[in-house]
Amino acid sequence: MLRMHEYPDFATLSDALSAQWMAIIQAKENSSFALAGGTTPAPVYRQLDSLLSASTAGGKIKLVATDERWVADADPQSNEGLFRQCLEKSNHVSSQEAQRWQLVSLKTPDAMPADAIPAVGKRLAEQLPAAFDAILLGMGADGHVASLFPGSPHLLVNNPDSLCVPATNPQSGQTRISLSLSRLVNTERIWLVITGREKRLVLDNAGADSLPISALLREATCPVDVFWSP
Ligand SMILES: O=C1O[C@H](COP(=O)(O)O)[C@@H](O)[C@H](O)[C@H]1O
Repeated sequence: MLRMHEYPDFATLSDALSAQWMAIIQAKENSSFALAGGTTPAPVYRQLDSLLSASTAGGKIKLVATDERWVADADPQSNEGLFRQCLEKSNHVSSQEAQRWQLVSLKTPDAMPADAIPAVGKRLAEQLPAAFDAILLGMGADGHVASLFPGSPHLLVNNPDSLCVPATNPQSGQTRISLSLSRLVNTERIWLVITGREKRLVLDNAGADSLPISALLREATCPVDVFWSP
């Protein structure tokens, strides 16, 4: 089921979503979330960072990227680097015990993401609960979600044995690692955060399409809350 939430601007959207997110964190001793990278969600992360910094309520939070570009951590393209920057205030404490969130990394020193799949799959299985409390997803204008791109139909099969997959951005050729479709949909909530008319149209037509977003909507077993602003 798709539930549409429309906001006049992205700041209002960020306030609403981060408040909802914070309420889940405060209500639970342990919570886990998968987070999109890219250009859209940074203000939501910064707003959550402020809420987390201002409150000690809530327990341990585990975060993982929905997908990561196979670049160095310091590279501006790195999704994990983005989370570290945006959520820096809330984790800026001296003791590891006191840190509000732990990032389960999708990275290894391997040259190619394909070589990292066994180690990262093991890490995901050991360090994360079976179901996320929520995944915050973005979507490209080509209908890709995480790094599941159009043109790779084998990645759009819901295979519970696969937790992560190697991927390539068909436009730039950049190599990536992505949570698999089955790992993404094993969640209690899906928050799809998109902006602009172009992406809205892609979403409106997703039901009749064979895009990655179409596969995600088909396989989702929880409501999908769409957070949209122009
Ligand atoms: O490549 C990616 O693209 C999607 C959408 O990104 P955006 O820049 O159009 O918001 C993103 O959700 C994904 O995590 C990212 O790696």
